[in-house]
Amino acid sequence: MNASDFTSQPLPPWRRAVLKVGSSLVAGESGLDPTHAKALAGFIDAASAQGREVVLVSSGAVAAGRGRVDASGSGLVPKQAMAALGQASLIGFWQRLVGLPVAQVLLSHDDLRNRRRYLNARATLRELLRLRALPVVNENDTVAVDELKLGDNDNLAAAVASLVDADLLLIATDIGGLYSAHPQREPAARPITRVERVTDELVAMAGGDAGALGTGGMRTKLEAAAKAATAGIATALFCGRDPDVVTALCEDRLCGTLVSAGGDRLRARKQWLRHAPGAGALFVDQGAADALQVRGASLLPGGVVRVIGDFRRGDVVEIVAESDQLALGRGLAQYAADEIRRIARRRSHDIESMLGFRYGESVVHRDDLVLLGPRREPALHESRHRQPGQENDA
Ligand SMILES: Nc1ncnc2c1ncn2[C@@H]1O[C@H](COP(=O)(O)OP(=O)(O)O)[C@@H](O)[C@H]1O
Ligand SMILES: N[C@@H](CCC(=O)OP(=O)(O)O)C(=O)O
Repeated sequence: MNASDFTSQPLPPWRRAVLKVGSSLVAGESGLDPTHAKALAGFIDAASAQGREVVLVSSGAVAAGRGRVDASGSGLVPKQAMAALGQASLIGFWQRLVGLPVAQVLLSHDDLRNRRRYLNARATLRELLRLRALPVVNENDTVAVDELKLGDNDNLAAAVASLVDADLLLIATDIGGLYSAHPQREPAARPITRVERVTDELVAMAGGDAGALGTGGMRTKLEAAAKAATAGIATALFCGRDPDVVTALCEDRLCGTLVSAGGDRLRARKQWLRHAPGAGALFVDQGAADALQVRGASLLPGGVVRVIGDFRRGDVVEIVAESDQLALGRGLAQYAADEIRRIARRRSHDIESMLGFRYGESVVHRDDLVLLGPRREPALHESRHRQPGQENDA
């Protein structure tokens, strides 16, 4: 059972990818081991030289910690302690292998469920990529008990892929790809090179039990691929132990399993924005309406004339043209309602002096904005959001 079971196929075009590397590729029985990670680091450097961006999600902190102390316990708390002992070594390990400056990012699923933290994590990761650094993400195992129990850096990687708007999720593991049955137990297991849709039957077919160091097995990888597909992101599963497979990736060829994206990435995101419940409304002047509709610009505070509702940073808000009271779009608020009331009609330049901090120059960034097009709708804000005392003219 190896990568040669899988015929080579083209990788979908990508500019930004999340690469997830399992414990079995960075560690052996006695701690961290660069044997397999070297080729993966080479891939990251090659991608960066091609002008592409990679976010690395690396497991291995627990295995690295085990190599540092005489570890005996197998419960959750000892595992958390191992992760804490090993995490710094894991980061140092990657820093020695790649040419880019490495940045440690510890996340939990809870962080990504919380809208404020979601936006904060996204802004930090985007800034790291802009600085041409390599973010190395791992679960914050000290607090993320559920994930350690389920062993779920695969699902975390899918969440990160959607967080950073990646084009592709790459999952490197210790086996050639997905097989029709547990490959170590069923000699007749067949390689599956292409999955159009992750069905329940397929997930049931994939074993949940993992190798000696990994957790989650193929099941969590398929769950992750299904999540990525929902966000319009394709997933490639491949053997990170085979240097030829890793080298082929640099030439945009995959020997492994490709799970198709469910649909267009932008459309999936915009679809979500279009239907997510709105928590308030921003009324904008004609200049801002034109900037959004004609130039595809972000909404700056200067164009906001009225704020309705009591929303928080990261909530979905309607954007309504003051001139005809029709909603022209929906988007994620970069600032809370009260903050926008204070900076409305001001220049972006003044945000920091008005609020004492600044997340960015826009109140709704164009990446987080969906325009409703020519068939605009009556704004929902009046009936849904207005409560006595809540409407503030900016
Ligand atoms: N249908 C399947 N196809 C491929 N691998 C499977 C399948 N079912 C179970 N597995 C197991 O999943 C393992 C990979 O998962 P895991 O050990 O968690 O890796 P990682 O540490 O890379 O996350 C394989 O080595 C294999 O033993
Ligand atoms: N956060 C843990 C990894 C948990 C995990 O998902 O492991 P793996 O199945 O090897 O990707 C660690 O760093 O050891």
